[in-house]
Amino acid sequence: MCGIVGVMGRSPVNQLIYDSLLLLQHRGQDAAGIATAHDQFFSMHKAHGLVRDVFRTRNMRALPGNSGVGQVRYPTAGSSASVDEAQPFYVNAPFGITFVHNGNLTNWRELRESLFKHDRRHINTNSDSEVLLNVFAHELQQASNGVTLDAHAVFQAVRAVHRRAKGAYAVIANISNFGLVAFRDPHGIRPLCLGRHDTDAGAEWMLASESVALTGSGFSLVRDIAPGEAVVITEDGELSTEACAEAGQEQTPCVFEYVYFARPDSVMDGISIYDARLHMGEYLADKVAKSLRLGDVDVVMPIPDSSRPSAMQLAARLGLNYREGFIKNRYVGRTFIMPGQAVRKKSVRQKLSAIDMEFRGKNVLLVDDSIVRGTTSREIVDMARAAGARKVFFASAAPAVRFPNVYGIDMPTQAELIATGRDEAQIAREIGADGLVYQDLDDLEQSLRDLNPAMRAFESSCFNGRYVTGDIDEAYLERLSRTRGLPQRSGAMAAAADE
Ligand SMILES: O=P(O)(O)OC[C@H]1O[C@H](OP(=O)(O)OP(=O)(O)O)[C@H](O)[C@@H]1O
Ligand SMILES: NC(=O)CC[C@H](N)C(=O)O
Ligand SMILES: [Mg+2]
Repeated sequence: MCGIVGVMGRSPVNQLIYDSLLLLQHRGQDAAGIATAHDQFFSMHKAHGLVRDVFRTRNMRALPGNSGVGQVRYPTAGSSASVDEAQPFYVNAPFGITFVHNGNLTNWRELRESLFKHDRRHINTNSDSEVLLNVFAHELQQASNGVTLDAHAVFQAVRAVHRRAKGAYAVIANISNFGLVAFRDPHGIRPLCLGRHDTDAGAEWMLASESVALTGSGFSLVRDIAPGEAVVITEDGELSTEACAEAGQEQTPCVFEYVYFARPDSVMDGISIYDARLHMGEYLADKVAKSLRLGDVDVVMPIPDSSRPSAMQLAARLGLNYREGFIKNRYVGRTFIMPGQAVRKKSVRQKLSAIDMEFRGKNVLLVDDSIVRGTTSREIVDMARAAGARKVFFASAAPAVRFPNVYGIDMPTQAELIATGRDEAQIAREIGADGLVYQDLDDLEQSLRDLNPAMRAFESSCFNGRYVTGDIDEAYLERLSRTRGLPQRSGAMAAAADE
């Protein structure tokens, strides 16, 4: 679930891209990179680590130019160890392209083979993003005959990418001496939005995974890029767009963006993430009222950070006390997107600590946005008891995660999910809770439809096992589990946690 950004500005954009990557840091903590364009050249810097660690003053000075792209990475293909898989990626032909991608291709192995056999293109990493860049580059070469490049040729190339690539992709590319290109997969699984800032010299444009990157950088949100749509912004600021996907593909944005990934101050596909989480809390409150004896609950507590709005609203709806009993260490990142179980487990303890007086002698209802591997909930219930809680109930604003994700969330095996092979009572025992309540999937999706009725369906495969791209079967999942299910331990976060 990486974060991507692209800017076509009227003055140097290096600081602007850095600032927007900071606003997208919650989407990827493993690596960061920026590539800018100036005259005939691209300049690029990428490395492992958080944005603030990757870019020093000397790196920023070496990124001149009025347009560029940037990315923060959360690896879902290849490994977090390889800095060559950090983004942006670059190809020299045709024209020279730098490229950032959020999502995951499900047919990248087949594409890689066909790129080599038929298109004579060598892929030098295990990154699906490098494969996608080369498919785009090849199709652009075909569409432009390698000579004339215009928006029409770009749209033709994106149409061909949609035909060849399967899976989830939101992409921003910068083509040398031409401009920015952005597109979103035909189902719109991964998010992408467009912003504008007017200057005396003319309009500046920014594309980003989340609206907070735009609004936090002084741009106003114009709109979301539609599923299958492509956008071209030339170097003189002229914008053209075209719907490039074949008709009949249903829009299904990833439901997990609303549950966990996106920042609450973003608006995604017409739905405020904050409002969505409040609303999830209301539906969850109704389920809690049916499942637990409310008289048994003294206090409701969020598990910082992501569950706060849901917990707050749940407490208000049920007329229960809301208290913040866990304090978060602001210098520890998000644990779920760290690479490797050992580092995730250790980080929960480093990240959260309990205020004893809020727990002593009380029955507490802990609310989290989701339970995936159970890393957080196992530790947290334990900490609540150690702090003196009498009974510990647990409610999750998302249903049980029971299936692997193949579209850009790194949960490739069922074996790692706490819900695998367990019913709710068994999961409650496993995390040590006296009672456990999960949101129903219908209610979760309805809570989003209530806020934007145009959003009829969602990509909810990790909850229901339905994969919208139609190419995922048992054999695929079995291979994924074999190839990506191995423990991964590397990258800056792992190193930091070992210190
Ligand atoms: O069951 P698990 O495998 O532990 O995954 C779920 C937990 O991970 C996430 O928190 P995270 O610490 O990543 O981020 P947050 O601070 O945004 O809540 C999420 O909010 C849950 O708390
Ligand atoms: N989560 C993502 O968007 C990851 C992008 C790409 N699949 C990678 O692994 O680098
Ligand atoms: Mg959390």
